[in-house]
Amino acid sequence: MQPTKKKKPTHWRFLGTFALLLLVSGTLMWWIAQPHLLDSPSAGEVDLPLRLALAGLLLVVVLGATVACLQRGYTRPIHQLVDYVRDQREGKAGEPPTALVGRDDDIGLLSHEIQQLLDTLREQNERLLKQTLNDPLTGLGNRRLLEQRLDVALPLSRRRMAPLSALMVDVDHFKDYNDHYGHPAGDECLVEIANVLRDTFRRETDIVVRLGGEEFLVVLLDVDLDEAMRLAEAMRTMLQAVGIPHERSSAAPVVTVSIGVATALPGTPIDVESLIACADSALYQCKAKGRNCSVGSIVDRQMLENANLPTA
Ligand SMILES: Nc1nc2c(ncn2[C@@H]2O[C@H](COP(=O)(O)OP(=O)(O)OP(=O)(O)O)[C@@H](O)[C@H]2O)c(=O)[nH]1
Repeated sequence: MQPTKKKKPTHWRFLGTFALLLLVSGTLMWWIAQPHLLDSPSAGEVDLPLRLALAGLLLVVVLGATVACLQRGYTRPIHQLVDYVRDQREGKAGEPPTALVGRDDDIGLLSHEIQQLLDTLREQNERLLKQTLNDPLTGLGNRRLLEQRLDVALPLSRRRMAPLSALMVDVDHFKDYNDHYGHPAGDECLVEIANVLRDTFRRETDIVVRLGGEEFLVVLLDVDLDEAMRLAEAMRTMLQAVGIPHERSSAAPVVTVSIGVATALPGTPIDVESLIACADSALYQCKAKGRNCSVGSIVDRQMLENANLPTA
């Protein structure tokens, strides 16, 4: 945050202007009240109403000028500031009027402070939002992010009549890994797996999240079963190449994953729960086959019914 600049207090400027106006008007009124204004020596007494009228007129002019100054110098900028703050509250983009921020008085100071406050709030909001949508250990998205993104992606995919694939990735014998190498090493292992997932699924539309524990879910839009299986195998191979030792695994001497793949064909009515359940049931088959493999399945109405899930 930038250091706050020292500004000239506005009230001094206002008091200065007001004092000057008073001085000028006082001098003029005193001058009007002098008899020399009029031709005859007794005119001062005769034309008292004229002098009073002139003095009144002058007073009105001075008051009018004061009100105009106040309006121009204070009321209008404050309204501009209120409009700016309201726009920000309603989520409209925009900077405070430059004429306000550039002022070297209290109004400028207030505009600057409001701008700083809004910037700080924006940063804090972004940080909080990130925290609620991300898994703190791996930095991947969490289930809430998955739901948020699928809320948009599923209807879009259905409208475009495009396939959609989900990959449930589960670490093999992870309990044994934790027991043998310790929980902190287990955490590091999960971070490494998250990195491999990030490296494999790089498209902007790929959704990669940690569902919890040692389970990750990847959703690929516009990807059919063949392509999803190819990517699942690529991820599995890449992880084995990283070569994190796992002495207690019966699947391989290194950490491995099992991947259940479920692909919804264009037009299949599917929601988040069904997608997860179908990928999970394919994962179950991987585990039954001895782990460290991928199993793919097409999600159809029959499968949704078998999984006891709504078909529409
Ligand atoms: N280090 C670490 N371990 C975790 C975390 N979340 C869950 N776990 C552990 O992950 C393990 C999961 O064990 P299981 O569900 O039995 O699965 P598994 O041992 O991998 O067995 P299979 O999946 O059948 O191969 C448990 O020991 C959990 O304590 C985490 O954030 N960090």
